[in-house]
Amino acid sequence: MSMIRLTNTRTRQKEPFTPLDPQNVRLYVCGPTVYDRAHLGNGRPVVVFDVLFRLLRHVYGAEHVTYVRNFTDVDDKINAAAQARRDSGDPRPLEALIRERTDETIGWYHADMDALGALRPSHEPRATEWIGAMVAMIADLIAKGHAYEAEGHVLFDVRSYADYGALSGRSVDDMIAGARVEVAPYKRDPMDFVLWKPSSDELPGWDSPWGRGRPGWHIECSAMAYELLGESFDIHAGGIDLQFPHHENEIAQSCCAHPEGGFARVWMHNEMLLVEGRKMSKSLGNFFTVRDLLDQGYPGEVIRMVYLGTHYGKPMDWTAEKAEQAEAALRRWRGLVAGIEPAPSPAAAVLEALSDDLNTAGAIAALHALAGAGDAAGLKASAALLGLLEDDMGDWINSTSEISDRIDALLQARADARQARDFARADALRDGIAAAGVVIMDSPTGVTWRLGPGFDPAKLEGLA
Ligand SMILES: Nc1ncnc2c1ncn2[C@@H]1O[C@H](COP(=O)(O)OP(=O)(O)OP(=O)(O)O)[C@@H](O)[C@H]1O
Ligand SMILES: [Zn+2]
Repeated sequence: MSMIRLTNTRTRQKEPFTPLDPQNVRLYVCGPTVYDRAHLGNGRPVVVFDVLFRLLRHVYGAEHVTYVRNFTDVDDKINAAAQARRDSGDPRPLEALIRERTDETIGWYHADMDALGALRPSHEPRATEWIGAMVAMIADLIAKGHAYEAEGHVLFDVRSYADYGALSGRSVDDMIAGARVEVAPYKRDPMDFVLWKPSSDELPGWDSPWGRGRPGWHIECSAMAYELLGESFDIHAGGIDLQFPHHENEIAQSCCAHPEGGFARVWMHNEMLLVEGRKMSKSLGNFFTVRDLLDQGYPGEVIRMVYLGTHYGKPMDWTAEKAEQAEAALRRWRGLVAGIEPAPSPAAAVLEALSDDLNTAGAIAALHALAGAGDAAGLKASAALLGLLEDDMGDWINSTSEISDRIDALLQARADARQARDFARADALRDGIAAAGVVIMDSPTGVTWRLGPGFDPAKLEGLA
């Protein structure tokens, strides 16, 4: 059995991975705040840790891995989105608008991440369904002297936890200097963070010993991880942007509430997807959604392969060129494996690459080598570890070839019209094809074309 080695953010080292209980290997990944469509950056941890999930299932057995990824469905940004809806004239109560918004967003998230070939986690807890567990954990933290109530808020007392900052390797004082901390009169220390805050009558709220209110974001993950995975588990993962303060705060809460546990053994962080050198993010407004790309005609499998072409620990960007290369490789591979039964096990080179800190780029290189050697059965079995060449992900090959047949036929009709000196018809066809977003390239040797970024297959209908 190949030994998995993972880079642990906590120790900043690549370490052999030994599960606490090989019968139940446990993974927690911070999930989305559900107020809007996932952007391409948000898809990166989903695909990266989906490969980790697949690898763990392969090594320990599918029924011996538990993967939890939460939905944060109580949050100020969600409230703001619902409030904006109401301000624009929707007469329904805020509560109904919030529920509609979170349900709808979860539906989109599932559809988009399914399209990227990500397996559904074992559990996808919604924060609002675990409020009781959060209240219990907060009460326990107060009882143990790690949290205090002030003006309807409950705050975590960071000075009560000596290891605060260990994950990022920074002291509390360094963090205060570097962070934008919210100063509030009721805080004992500017770094103290909110576990519970009061809600106005209109906002979502739950009864608690500290009055009607709602949980802070960090306690959600600590409480759900404890309920579903226990006081200690194997791997906790998420984007590097969550390392501080979110993960630092999760550790403080969980380790103080359950000092006998120790919370997550291994911390893994994916680097960011960038746009012109800056993190793709909603707040910077420099994002496009996974759905935008799918709608432009990029198959989910192609997007997935672009993500996996870069190691998760390195920043990456999205380029049309990467997508073209991924599509070309997938087309070749799919041609090769069509009708072929997968080999009984994946190739050693692919398994080794993935076991070496999820070296997905190395694994893809190994897939190219298998394809080059004509080992179709080995290619199919090995690609499955990366979630590629799966049978239910291959429809795009046919649908795209239907589209290319259609474009070829239209271009032929244009050539015929020219031949017949019917230039009006020839020009109308050319304009119609171009208006659908197809880039036509006339050259002395003939006509070639490619799909432009705004390609809309529906606009090809009715041209003839
Ligand atoms: N540009 C990015 N590249 C890679 N991962 C990202 C990027 N932006 C967010 N993530 C990850 O997406 C997951 C969902 O995060 P979350 O819902 O908090 O995002 P968000 O707050 O909507 O995003 P943003 O950072 O754009 O405001 C987290 O694991 C986060 O680390
Ligand atoms: Zn979290």
